[in-house]
Amino acid sequence: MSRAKVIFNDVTLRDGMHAIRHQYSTEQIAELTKLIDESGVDIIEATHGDGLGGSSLQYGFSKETEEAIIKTTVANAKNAKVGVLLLPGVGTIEHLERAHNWGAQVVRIATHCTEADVSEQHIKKAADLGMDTVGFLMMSSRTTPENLLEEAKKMESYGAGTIYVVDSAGALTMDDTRKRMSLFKENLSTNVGFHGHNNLSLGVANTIVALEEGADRVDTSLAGMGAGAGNTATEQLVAVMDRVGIPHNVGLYKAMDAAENVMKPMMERPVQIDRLSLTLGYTGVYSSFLLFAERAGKEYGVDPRDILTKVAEMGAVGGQEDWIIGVAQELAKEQKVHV
Ligand SMILES: C[C@H](O)CC(=O)C(=O)O
Ligand SMILES: [Mn+2]
Repeated sequence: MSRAKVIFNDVTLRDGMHAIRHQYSTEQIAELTKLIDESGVDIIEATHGDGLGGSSLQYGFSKETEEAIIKTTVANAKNAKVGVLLLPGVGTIEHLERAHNWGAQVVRIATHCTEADVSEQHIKKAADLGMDTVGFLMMSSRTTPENLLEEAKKMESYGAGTIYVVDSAGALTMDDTRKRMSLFKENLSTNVGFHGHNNLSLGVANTIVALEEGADRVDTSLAGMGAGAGNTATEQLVAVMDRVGIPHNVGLYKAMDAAENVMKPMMERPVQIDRLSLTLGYTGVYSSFLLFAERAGKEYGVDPRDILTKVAEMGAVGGQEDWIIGVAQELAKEQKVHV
């Protein structure tokens, strides 16, 4: 069966921000944008890892201003559209208007998977601005496929043109992904997309399952640069898509070379599956908690896997990074009592 070319939304300069503590310089952003653009991806997303307005004490300050990040990406993307992420409450309508004025053409309005109602105002505004408007349902592993669909329908009714299943914790199995994507495809009249994290080593496999179910868009990054064990790696997904015959616009060698020659040497901490990022997927914790838990573990002398397991039991969602310190302190106290 013939199908339209799949749209690649690159997140190296947005999700990848988490992995580098939001410290890309404008020179790095320019270099990466050129390479990503030349590789043929359709959309390049660039902001703080937590989206517009994310640079803060809570989430970590960016090296560069939002304006510099977006304008540098726009100036260096010759073919790809530039996108931004916005979490209502972290980013405001004013942030969105500014990003649009700086040249952003795509916006993904992101909410926790059970809280789509907070996206209404922002989706409507983005659509009014004429932006490519996308609903982004984070932590999709934390609710049932049926409930996720109900939330997606809300985003559809507000005017989103594409809606994503977002596996923020890298915790979805292939069957979990298939159920969510097939329900979306059967019941929404929007385009649908998938954003994966590789914590359980299922980034490529889940994205392929999403494509088998008819995903119109997929998220990837060079060498998987992203939170936790990273996102689905562009070059790996392209290789598999070529093998199974799913059409797209991305050049395999270009993506491979950019990943190997430029992206990997820029990494501060290798983006990989290790015992800590694996624990994220295993317990279902937000991938961007990785570096926070690692730091707190060192500071309080506790196993960061225990911190992640505890915050998972507490049901922490994005924005509750500050719980990590409290949990580390509690675990440290308990350890003292038991020696
Ligand atoms: C704000 C998050 O990093 C968005 C995202 O990429 C995810 O939930 O995954
Ligand atoms: Mn992500």
